[in-house]
Amino acid sequence: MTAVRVSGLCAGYGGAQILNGVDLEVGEGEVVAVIGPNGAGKSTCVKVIAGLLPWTRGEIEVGGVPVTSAGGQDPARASLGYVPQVRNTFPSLSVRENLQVMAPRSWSRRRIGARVADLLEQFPQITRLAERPAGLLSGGERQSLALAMALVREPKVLLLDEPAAALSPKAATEVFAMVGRLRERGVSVLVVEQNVRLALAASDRCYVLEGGRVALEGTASDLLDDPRLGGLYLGGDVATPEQQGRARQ
Ligand SMILES: Nc1ncnc2c1ncn2[C@@H]1O[C@H](COP(=O)(O)OP(=O)(O)OP(=O)(O)O)[C@@H](O)[C@H]1O
Repeated sequence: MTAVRVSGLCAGYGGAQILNGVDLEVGEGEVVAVIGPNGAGKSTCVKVIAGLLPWTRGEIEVGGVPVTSAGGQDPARASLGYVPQVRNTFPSLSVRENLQVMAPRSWSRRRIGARVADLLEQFPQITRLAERPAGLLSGGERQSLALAMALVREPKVLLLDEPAAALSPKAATEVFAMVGRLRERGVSVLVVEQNVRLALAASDRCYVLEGGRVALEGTASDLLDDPRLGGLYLGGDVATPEQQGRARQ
């Protein structure tokens, strides 16, 4: 079963078409990264899947169910969680309140309390910060909270838009370690990431988007062997530490 399948997706803003026929898939329990140059359309693609933007052509399926309308209310999107790149927490609410507001209205106070307690325990960076306003958290703590918020409703698929943007290398590595733990719990993840090395190290497969189209796709080792990847990144060093080690052997 495919968690998310997108085919021939075209979308944009007003008259400007940004996505020019994107095809991508996330398998169940897979972590898939979308990388590519600035302005390639990575965030736009995730926003369309999440229901924040309409699309003009192509198909989107979530868990094998076709999405038929823009907007988060489409029933096919019920199993999706989305973490936007910015403004992903409520700064004046405490960590606990940020988690509580993500629960469906139909849940009892008891059920909400139990779910929030469970998530606070699962995310060590915020475990002891439950009563702190989100606006006072560090970047890494705030991203942990944003991830936990997206998990309140127990989505099967998580869409993450640059969760490590503006974080220190250590905090970015911790965020991706959390993404790895989500995979262990069976959550499928589609993550947009600017840092190619981090994306390749943390994902099962990667898509390289360029000019609103998939230019390359494959596993980390497929892509590292592909000379076109270097071309897209102006010769930047994209090898993961593990692969650099292997190359030296
Ligand atoms: N709300 C908007 N209105 C008009 N154009 C937009 C809007 N948001 C993004 N764009 C344009 O769409 C194009 C793709 O943007 P998008 O944010 O999807 O790229 P990206 O690949 O995520 O880039 P980056 O890595 O820099 O975040 C860019 O040219 C951008 O300027």
